[in-house]
Amino acid sequence: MEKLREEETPDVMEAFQYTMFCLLVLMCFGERLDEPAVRAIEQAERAWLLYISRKLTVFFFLPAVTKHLFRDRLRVAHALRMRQRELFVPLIHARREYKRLVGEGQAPAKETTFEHSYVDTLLDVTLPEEGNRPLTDDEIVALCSEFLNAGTDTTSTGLQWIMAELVKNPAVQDKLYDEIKATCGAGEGEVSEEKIDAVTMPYLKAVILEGLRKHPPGHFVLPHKAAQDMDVGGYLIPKGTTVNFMVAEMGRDEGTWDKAMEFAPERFLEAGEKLAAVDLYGSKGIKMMPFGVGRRICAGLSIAMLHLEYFVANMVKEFEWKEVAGHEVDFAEKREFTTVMAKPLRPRLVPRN
Ligand code: HEM
Repeated sequence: MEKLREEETPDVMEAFQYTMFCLLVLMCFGERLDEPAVRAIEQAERAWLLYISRKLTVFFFLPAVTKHLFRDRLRVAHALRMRQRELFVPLIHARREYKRLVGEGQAPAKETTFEHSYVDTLLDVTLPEEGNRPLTDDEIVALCSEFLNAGTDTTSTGLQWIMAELVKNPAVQDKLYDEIKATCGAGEGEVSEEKIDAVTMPYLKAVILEGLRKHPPGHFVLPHKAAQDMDVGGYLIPKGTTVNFMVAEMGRDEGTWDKAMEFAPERFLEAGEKLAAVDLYGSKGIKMMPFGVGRRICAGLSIAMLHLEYFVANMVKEFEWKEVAGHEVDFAEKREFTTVMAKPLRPRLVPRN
């Protein structure tokens, strides 16, 4: 929040990405690291993600041949993985030691160390089909990397689109602020995660759902493969075929959604105030699927929804988000790891207190 206050028209996406990354590093390793340490991990992750998404797809084709033709690419990928290893393994070892001390009842109380972490759960995993062996450090490094990458750009992209819609639709923003004020008060102090869990803010949830419907951060899910021959609507999908889903098209389908390109959170409310039953898991029917559905659904769905609610509630409570001449909101899209705003959001933030 302090960073956002400093500039006249801040580049909010940069702030969202860094904040989300800090939060995920803390959740992952259970340690609140200083800025240089977080930045080093961020750089290593970005370099890895960019390289594998741009240079390693070639190995999907004839791997027996391409692994020789493009062996330099494998060498670079290996070096990038080694850099992650160098940064993550000391944190994983520190966590192993912390867990040992907790087990013996002598863990030191440190303000920067958190009680639970993702690494803790990985250290507890055993593989029954491989003689109950634990995960190796390399496997834990790969899973931590997946955790950090899967949660950062997705959530910060979602946040940017939602805040852009609130800038463009001041009446929606006012209504949301009224709900936050009525349930959490307008005074100083944050809307805590506990508060979000405890109070009912249907309009806040409706705003988040509407943002994810109209602007899903991923326009496709990860590639899936048919495990057996399937008949879908009269079409045969042969076993082994790679399948994907048009996530953005589904959320914008005029046949399913009335005035689909309008930002209208009310569509998720019943009788104008209660949240309508929304099935994000797709167990009763699929009208939108920003997190995928079924067996490979996003592993972070609940935490992502909580983070979005927490950040939107606090940012609207703290500031009025306004459009600025010369930095008009532009909903043009650009494909990166997620689908981001081609022209990043640069609003004026007017403190409410
Ligand atoms: C608004 C935020 C997010 C969106 C829109 C989102 C969306 C998705 C989507 C579409 C998939 C692919 C599902 C499929 O292939 O069927 C996915 C997978 C995944 N997500 Fe998320 N995600 C978000 C946040 C997070 C967060 C915060 C985490 C972790 C803390 C996370 C962890 C994962 C993981 C580990 C997978 C891979 C699951 C697997 O392959 O089995 N995601 N996510």
